[in-house]
Amino acid sequence: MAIETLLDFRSPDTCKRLVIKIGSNLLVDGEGRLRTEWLRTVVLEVKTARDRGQEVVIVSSGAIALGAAKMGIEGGGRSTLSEAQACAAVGQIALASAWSDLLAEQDLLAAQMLLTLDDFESRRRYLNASATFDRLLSEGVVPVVNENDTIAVSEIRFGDNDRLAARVAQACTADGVILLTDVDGLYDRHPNEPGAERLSQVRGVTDEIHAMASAESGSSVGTGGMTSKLLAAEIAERAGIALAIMNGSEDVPMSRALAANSATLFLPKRGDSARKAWIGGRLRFAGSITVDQGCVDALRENKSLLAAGITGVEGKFERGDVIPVHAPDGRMIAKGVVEYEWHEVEVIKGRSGIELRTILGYAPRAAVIHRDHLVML
Ligand SMILES: Nc1ncnc2c1ncn2[C@@H]1O[C@H](COP(=O)(O)OP(=O)(O)O)[C@@H](O)[C@H]1O
Ligand SMILES: N[C@@H](CCC(=O)OP(=O)(O)O)C(=O)O
Repeated sequence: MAIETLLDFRSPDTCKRLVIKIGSNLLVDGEGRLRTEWLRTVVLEVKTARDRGQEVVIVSSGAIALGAAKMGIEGGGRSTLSEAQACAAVGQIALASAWSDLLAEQDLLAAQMLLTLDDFESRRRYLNASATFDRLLSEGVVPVVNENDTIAVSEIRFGDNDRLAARVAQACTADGVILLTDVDGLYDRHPNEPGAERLSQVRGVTDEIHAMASAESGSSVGTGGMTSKLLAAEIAERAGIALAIMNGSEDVPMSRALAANSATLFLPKRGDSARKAWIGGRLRFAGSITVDQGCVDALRENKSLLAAGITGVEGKFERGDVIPVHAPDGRMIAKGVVEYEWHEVEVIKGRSGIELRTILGYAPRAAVIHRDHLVML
C-alpha cells in the first residue's frame, strides 16, 4: 500500500492519536480578543474526531496575545521577557477557561498541561509527561497544552509552539500532527512573493526545503514563521509521525482543508524506536564532537562511533548525555548517548582501540557512542 494512503488524518485506524496545534494568530483577532465562535467550530471538529474513535491532544498558543489585550499592553506583549511572562500569566487562565467551557459544551473534559523544553530534554520528566498523556487520553479527556511561558526563560524555551507540538506528539506516541496557521501550507518561497506555489507533499525536510521558509511571522502575534514549522516537521518525520500544515482561518478548518486537499503533508521518514525518537528530538546539548569523513561513512553504514574517527571535542558533556555529532564540514549528522566524559574523549580522540586501555588506565567501553544509542539525521 502506498504510504500516502496510510495517512488519513480522519481515520482512527491510521491516525488513532492526533495532535492539533493552533497558532496565536488564529486564536485572537486584531484587537487581541479570543475568536470564540471560530474556536467553537474547531471544538466541533474535535468532537467529531472523538466520536470516530480518535484521541485528540490540543496545543494552544495565544496566552501572551490574550493577556496583552487584557492588560491593555500594545504590540502583542512581547517587548521584554518579563512583559511576555506577565501577559502569559494573565492570558493562560482565560485561554484554559475558554477551552474548558467550549469542550464542555460538547461533553468533553479538558485538562491543562503546561510544559517547558526541559520537560522533554530530561528522559525521566519526558516519560512522566508521556504517562500523564496516556492516562488522560485513556480516560477520554482532551489535554490542552501550552508552553509554561511564565517560568520558561530563553535558554529553556521553545518560544514557538510548533516544536512543542512535535515533541508532544512524540511524547504521546501520536500518529499525526496538524499545525493550523494562517497559510495553507509551505510555499516554495514567501507566499507574498509573486509566483509562489504551495507544495502538497514533502518527503524529507532537506536544506532545499529549509531555504524556502522564513522565520518571519505572518502576524504581530505569531512566532517562528515557517522556519519553526519545518523544524517541527523534522522532529515528527524522524519519530515516524505524519505532519500537515493547514490554513485554520475559516470555520471548521480541518474538514475544509482535508476535503479540498489543500495543505502540505510531511511524510514520516521512519519509525524510530521510542527511545531513539527521543534522542533524535533533543534540542539542548552540553557539548558536541566532530568526526572525520571515514567515521561519517561508517556511521551511515550503521556502525558505532569509535574514538579513532573523532577530530574535535566541543563543550563539557558528561557520560550519558545526548550530544550531536558533526561532519568535517560542520553539519550535524547524528545525535547519540555518549559513553565518556568530554575530557576523556579529548585524550582518546583519533586513537585506535588497542591504545585506549593504556591511555585511559582502565578497560575502554565498546564505543564512544554505541550504534544502539545513535540516531542519524
Ligand atoms: N515558504 C513559506 N511558505 C508559507 N508561509 C511562509 C513561508 N515563509 C514564511 N512564511 C510565513 O509564515 C507564516 C506562518 O507562521 P506564524 O505567523 O509564526 O504562524 P503561527 O502563529 O500560526 O505559528 C505565514 O503567514 C507566512 O507569512
Ligand atoms: N506560548 C505562547 C505561544 C508561542 C507562539 O507565539 O506560538 P505560535 O503563535 O504558534 O507561533 C503563547 O501562548 O502565547
